[in-house]
Amino acid sequence: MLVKLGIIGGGVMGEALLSRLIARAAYQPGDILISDPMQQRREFLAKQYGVGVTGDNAKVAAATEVLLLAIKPQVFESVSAALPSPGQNGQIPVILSILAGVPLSKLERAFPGVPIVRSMPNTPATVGAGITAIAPGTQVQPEHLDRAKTVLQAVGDVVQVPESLMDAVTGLSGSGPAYVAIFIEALTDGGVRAGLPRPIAAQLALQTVLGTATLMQETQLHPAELKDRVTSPGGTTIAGVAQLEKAGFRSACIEAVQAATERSRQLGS
Ligand SMILES: NC(=O)C1=CN([C@@H]2O[C@H](COP(=O)(O)OP(=O)(O)OC[C@H]3O[C@@H](n4cnc5c(N)ncnc54)[C@H](OP(=O)(O)O)[C@@H]3O)[C@@H](O)[C@H]2O)C=CC1
Ligand SMILES: O=C(O)[C@@H]1CCC=N1
Repeated sequence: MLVKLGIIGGGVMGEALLSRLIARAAYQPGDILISDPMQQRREFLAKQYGVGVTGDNAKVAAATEVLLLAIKPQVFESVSAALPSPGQNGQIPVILSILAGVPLSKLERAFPGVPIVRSMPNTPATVGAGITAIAPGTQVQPEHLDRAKTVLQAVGDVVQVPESLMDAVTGLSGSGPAYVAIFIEALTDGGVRAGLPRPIAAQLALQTVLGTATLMQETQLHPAELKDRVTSPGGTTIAGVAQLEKAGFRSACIEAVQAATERSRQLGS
């Protein structure tokens, strides 16, 4: 089997990217080989997406176009040490790492001479609404970057940043979907506390977040300007905003991004 796209690690993100790439026909299922240690997981991925599956990472490393690393940072050293040189018949893939924290220097030590793009996508990639930051390594030529971008643009927007900012990206947009999910859950609980039936509260909370994000994206309104437009003098919103400020909502968000950024740094060291 000639593998164009190889994916090592068939977990949450491996599947998120895989599913969208197939839905967008960026790759045919027959061009993709994905490895995972769990047989049950492999069987699921093969049945669901029609891709090739294996328990042998070395077979995946033979990919000719893109080798996506979607394993946990904690197993990177053992996985990479056991891999052969990527590619086959002189065709070397670009390695696309989505590992939190793992720096290009470490990736390049593990795969000498191979073009490597460090990236940080997020779970909305599953529905094509992701945002990914990328930082190219020293061996990356424009055609390698194009190949990596082709994969990532199939799942959402792509921005390029200096590698020194990748941990901050991880703390914000990589981890961010969890913060937003907690916010939506908390808004729903607030609605329930105020007497709304849970399904209605959940619908109101979700659409409020989605609608506000869409409004801000389409109008390019500054967040403060939008907040001011909602906040009538002596009205309901300022009563709620005052409570958020008292509870340290902004500070909690800032500290969350900072803590996740620091954890990303730790994972790579
Ligand atoms: N989840 C997210 O929102 C995001 C995650 N990331 C990054 O993506 C990577 C994967 O994260 P995520 O998908 O959440 O994690 P998961 O644990 O869901 O996926 C990792 C997968 O790799 C498998 N695996 C473990 N050991 C090996 C091995 N030796 N060879 C091949 N596969 C192996 C795991 O199997 P098993 O479970 O059986 O151990 C699991 O299926 C991480 O590096 C993370 O930093 C980046 C952006 C967002
Ligand atoms: O929690 C994590 O470590 C991964 C990286 C970004 C999102 N999830």
